[in-house]
Amino acid sequence: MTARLIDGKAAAAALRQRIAAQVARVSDLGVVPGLAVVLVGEDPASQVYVRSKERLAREAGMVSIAHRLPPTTPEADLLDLIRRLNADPAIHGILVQLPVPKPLDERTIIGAIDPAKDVDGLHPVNVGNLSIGGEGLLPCTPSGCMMLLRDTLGADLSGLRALVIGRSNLMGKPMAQLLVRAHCTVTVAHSRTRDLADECRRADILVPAVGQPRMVRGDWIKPGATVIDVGMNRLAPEPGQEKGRLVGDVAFEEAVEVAGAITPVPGGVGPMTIACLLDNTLTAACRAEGLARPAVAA
Ligand SMILES: NC(=O)C1=CN([C@@H]2O[C@H](COP(=O)(O)OP(=O)(O)OC[C@H]3O[C@@H](n4cnc5c(N)ncnc54)[C@H](OP(=O)(O)O)[C@@H]3O)[C@@H](O)[C@H]2O)C=CC1
Ligand SMILES: Nc1nc(=O)c2c([nH]1)NC[C@@H]1CN(c3ccc(C(=O)N[C@@H](CCC(=O)O)C(=O)O)cc3)C=[N+]21
Repeated sequence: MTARLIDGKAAAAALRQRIAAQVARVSDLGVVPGLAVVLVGEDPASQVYVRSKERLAREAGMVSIAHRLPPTTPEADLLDLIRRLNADPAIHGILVQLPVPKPLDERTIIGAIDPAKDVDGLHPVNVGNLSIGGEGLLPCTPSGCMMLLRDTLGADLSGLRALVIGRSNLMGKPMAQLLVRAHCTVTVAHSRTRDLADECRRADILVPAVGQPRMVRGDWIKPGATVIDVGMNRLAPEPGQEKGRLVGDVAFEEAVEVAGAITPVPGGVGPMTIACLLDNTLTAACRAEGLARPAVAA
């Protein structure tokens, strides 16, 4: 059997198109959603992501402003920028690209963002709202994974066994929360998990978010399972190539023979992350301006 491919690139393009139509409607009412992306340092991968966030936000009709700061930026300067963005009525969403260089403290920085503008969903208020089912902003990658799961399996995921591998604040923990909210039976695995292969074999939904290239082997996967591969790992370049290949946490060629459906890397979860960021920015803009989110045909 060969798994169905879950086309995150197409799903993200469709979502961005819907968002662009809604942005056009709110713009007619005088509200142009504004996103500020803050990048501290010169990490090449982060630079690529920040550029693509900027470009896609503009393509959706938003105002997008990137703030690029040197790696040695003092924390006080970064906090000052965040305070100005919090106070700027043209900015509805603020994202500080992670990880931030040492000695900057991630928690202090995220905690300084106005929760209503925290389009990454990482501020403690939004994390708390996710946990108690309130009206916060949801983290982008987990929301994107949920959308792909529902596109694949239908709206009702009740009772399915889900395994999330990874327990980071950015991905593993919020993913587990969203799956619980969707009535799945959820297990969270991590580096101390005893028999990971065995845990995987029980999962109807498998979500590896580890950062270990091709760690999840084909024979770890329950036949017919849905695999959402969050890992983004850049391999060393082949001779004569400038850049190494991007691979996920799953040994794709093996997994595709066993799984029922699987996301590729690239072209799976990654593009959904950015589309969800734009979605959060539009949500934040509508809430800030007291507008209902315009309905558009799906
Ligand atoms: N597609 C996208 O848009 C995004 C992709 N990513 C990618 O997802 C991956 C995870 O990101 P992130 O959550 O930020 O990473 P972190 O490094 O913060 O977390 C990794 C998690 O994996 C666990 N882990 C590490 N090694 C193993 C192992 N051998 N077996 C089981 N668990 C293990 C760690 O366990 P422990 O807690 O015990 O240390 C930790 O919980 C990365 O490849 C990242 O690039 C991330 C965000 C967005
Ligand atoms: N505050 C913060 N929020 C984040 O959401 C955040 C972050 N920091 N730090 C880093 C991770 C990583 N991340 C990705 C986003 C898009 C792709 C993406 O679009 N990937 C393309 C390929 C890109 C390529 O070819 O390099 C794909 O999978 O098809 C990947 C990874 C967001 N992150």
